[in-house]
Amino acid sequence: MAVVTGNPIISPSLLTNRVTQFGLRSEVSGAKVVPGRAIGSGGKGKGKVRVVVKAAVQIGGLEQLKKAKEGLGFDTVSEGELREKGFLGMRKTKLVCTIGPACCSLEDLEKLALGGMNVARLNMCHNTRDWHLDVIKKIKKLNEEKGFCVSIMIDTEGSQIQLLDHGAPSSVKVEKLEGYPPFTVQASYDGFSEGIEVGEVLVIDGGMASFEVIEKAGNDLCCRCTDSSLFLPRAKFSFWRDGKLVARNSELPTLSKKDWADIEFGVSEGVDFIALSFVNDADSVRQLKNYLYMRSSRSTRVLAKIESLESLQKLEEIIEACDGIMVARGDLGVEIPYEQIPTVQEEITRVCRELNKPVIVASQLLESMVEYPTPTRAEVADVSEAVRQYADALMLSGESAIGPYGQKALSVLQMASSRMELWSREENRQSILHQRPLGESLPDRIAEQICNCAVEMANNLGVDAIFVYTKHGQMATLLSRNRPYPPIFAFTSDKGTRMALNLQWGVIPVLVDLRDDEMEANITMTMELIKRKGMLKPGDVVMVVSDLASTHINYSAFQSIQVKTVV
Ligand SMILES: Nc1ncnc2c1ncn2[C@@H]1O[C@H](COP(=O)(O)OP(=O)(O)O)[C@@H](O)[C@H]1O
Ligand SMILES: C=C(OP(=O)(O)O)C(=O)O
Ligand SMILES: [K+]
Ligand SMILES: [Mg+2]
Repeated sequence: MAVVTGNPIISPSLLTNRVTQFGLRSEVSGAKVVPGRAIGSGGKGKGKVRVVVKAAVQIGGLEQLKKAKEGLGFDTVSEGELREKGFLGMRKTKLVCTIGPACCSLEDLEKLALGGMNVARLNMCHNTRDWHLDVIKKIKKLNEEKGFCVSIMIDTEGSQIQLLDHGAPSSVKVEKLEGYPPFTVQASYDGFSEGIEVGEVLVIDGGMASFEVIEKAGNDLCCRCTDSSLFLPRAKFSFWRDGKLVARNSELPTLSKKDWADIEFGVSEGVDFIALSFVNDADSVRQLKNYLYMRSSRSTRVLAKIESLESLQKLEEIIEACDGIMVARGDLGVEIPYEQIPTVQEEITRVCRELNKPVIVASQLLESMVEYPTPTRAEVADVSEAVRQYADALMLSGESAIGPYGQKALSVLQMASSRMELWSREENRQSILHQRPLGESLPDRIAEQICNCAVEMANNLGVDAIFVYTKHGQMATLLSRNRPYPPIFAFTSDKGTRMALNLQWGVIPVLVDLRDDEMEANITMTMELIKRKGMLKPGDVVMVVSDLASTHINYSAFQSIQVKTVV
């Protein structure tokens, strides 16, 4: 029986002007009160809001422990990391790997999972659906049979993709030479030159090579190379006039017919995330979310990829409409001058944190490792900068998909993230995290305040871990938003919530049978289970935050903070 004690903590910010009563409650049925306190607040209950200071309790509920499946849904990688590095040594930044020919075997996928891959990305621009299905099945097999917790993301091709294919198997050198026979390349759709005039500039892959349009015949353009360099297979391109980007063909829908077919495929295979390419406004995000809501029982999360000028102009509305953001620096660097990427990335990351949405920094993080076994210093600095900005996740593209050093690249992300996270903690950079109030309803504002206060308490008290008990993950994201020093163990009985929290900074999602009306018993049961696994030891201090209902306090929902010392 875990006898727990707590410390008296009252946070005035919890006292809202609608508090009708304030009192010390000691009776929690089925439990004996021991000195100690917790902060709680009434939820939606009887229309009243009460801030209740409730003593931490010696809790019954052990019968639930016997019933609880011994297999607490702790993934093997997090468990190993905790045993090896301790609570504070656990990595916070999540890692996404694009799966391609170089890593699609079962053993390669297992190595990436062991190396810390949290999310596997399937880019529907490439390969066949059968190929992607095979990868999905392998990842599910690894999760089920080996205890991993790798979420699956499909990334749509998008209808505005502008690809030039010269047909050669690898990159082609282009020169500013006169008098050579023209060299023809195919564009990925007929209307690629709509609105383009002679004299405009065609830029390949954000500046890899540039051409001047010297003649237009129907849809075809004849261009002269003005800046020689490399022309990659399936290169992306953009047009510029007087130094300004010529807007893309916005008549095309964000979601093409192929995209809808890929989405249908993803939903039927139960993927956890759908990353929407070339989002230009919130409408396409809402359209997809509505479709998913009607179509799928599981809550597949929609990520919006910021990779066009229009999306930057509508950034906040897009962030508010989606479940997360990917800073897709590859195409973004084609759409805006690439020297603007660092500040744009920082701003997107900042707004995402403020609006409590996870953000992935993607593309070219370790591009040289597509060919070389070690990164450049500049690339390590780029990774560290994204971590310093408190991005939730980092993503490998060609580095894992086609490069021979995918596992090495993943370990570089892992090491650079852990180092920068430690530095940020030592520099107390957490203090820079300005929190714009988000919640509108009182219960939401209480949940937000509780999480803000809980993180401040956790950091000030130096607790070892934060345990949060959550149904849909909201409290876990609100805690993560504050970027706490200790890890956040998010206990949930909802599989979709668990897989979605894999993208949330500092959150270790744990699947466990929770009972809606037995908050205290849930706490006992999980702490006992983790203690039995040897991952909690006497003297460890755990902060417990919950938004589960509790009938003891005859509220439909009870949000509380408790600080418990394991004995
Ligand atoms: N599923 C796949 N099958 C084959 N090749 C892939 C796959 N995913 C990615 N690749 C390769 O890896 C490269 C980098 O991946 P990514 O950045 O996701 O694609 P893109 O280049 O279209 O932006 C792609 O250009 C492609 O050559
Ligand atoms: C991640 C990106 O999208 P994709 O790889 O699908 O082009 C990007 O453009 O950076
Ligand atoms: K894509
Ligand atoms: Mg892109």
